[in-house]
Amino acid sequence: MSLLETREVTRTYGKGATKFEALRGINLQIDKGDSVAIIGKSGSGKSTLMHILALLDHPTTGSVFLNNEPTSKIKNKALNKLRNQTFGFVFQQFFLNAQDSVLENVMLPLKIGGITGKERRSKALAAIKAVGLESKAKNKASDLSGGQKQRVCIARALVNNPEIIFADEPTGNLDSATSENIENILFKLHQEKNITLIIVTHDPDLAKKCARQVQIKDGQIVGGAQQ
Ligand SMILES: Nc1ncnc2c1ncn2[C@@H]1O[C@H](COP(=O)(O)OP(=O)(O)OP(=O)(O)O)[C@@H](O)[C@H]1O
Repeated sequence: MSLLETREVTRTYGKGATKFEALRGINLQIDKGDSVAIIGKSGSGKSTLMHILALLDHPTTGSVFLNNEPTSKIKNKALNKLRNQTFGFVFQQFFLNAQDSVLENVMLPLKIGGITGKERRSKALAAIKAVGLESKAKNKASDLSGGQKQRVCIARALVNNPEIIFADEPTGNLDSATSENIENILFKLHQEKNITLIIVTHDPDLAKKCARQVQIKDGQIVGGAQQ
């Protein structure tokens, strides 16, 4: 069954002389439990597509469906709640609160979701354990290595038991051994928890680990739209 679907999605940036069509008629269906790599050259529209799929941005024209329901009419507050409960995000730049502890960083989505006290702590600790960082739970995020920071991001993405993890160049800043470790964690979660993975990457080895490779060229899908 379709989990996430775009129909004839376009995204145009700017106006007049600076107008730019970053996406031009994207039709894509992603099913529950899929692992999808979004690949293509720099500037082809990968991040734009991912932001639209993650409901962080709206298409200029066309529609996005989540569980076969159109997402265009969802109000901002409900959209924030839906993102918080359904999606996890892992970005190349980490976006951790450097001065806060690992535990505090991982608890944040739960705090936003209104989960309090012992439940918040125990869920966060379970996610930290899932990425093998339990010995660092009390450390400041700034005191970790790059690979450890990315593991904190994965724990944070995981803590709400999301249906989908969106990862934008999750291993972009990491050396190859550390990348391998991060990839293994992501794909283990995908397999064990049936979490759908949508990964934007330049890395052909990472893309190959996904069941599907959706290739974008100049804002259009040129391969992998069908399963
Ligand atoms: N806010 C914006 N305003 C104007 N143009 C934009 C904006 N964001 C992206 N673009 C343009 O849209 C195109 C697609 O950008 P996007 O970030 O989706 O590409 P990408 O494939 O993810 O690239 P990269 O691999 O370099 O991250 C690019 O030509 C970019 O310059």
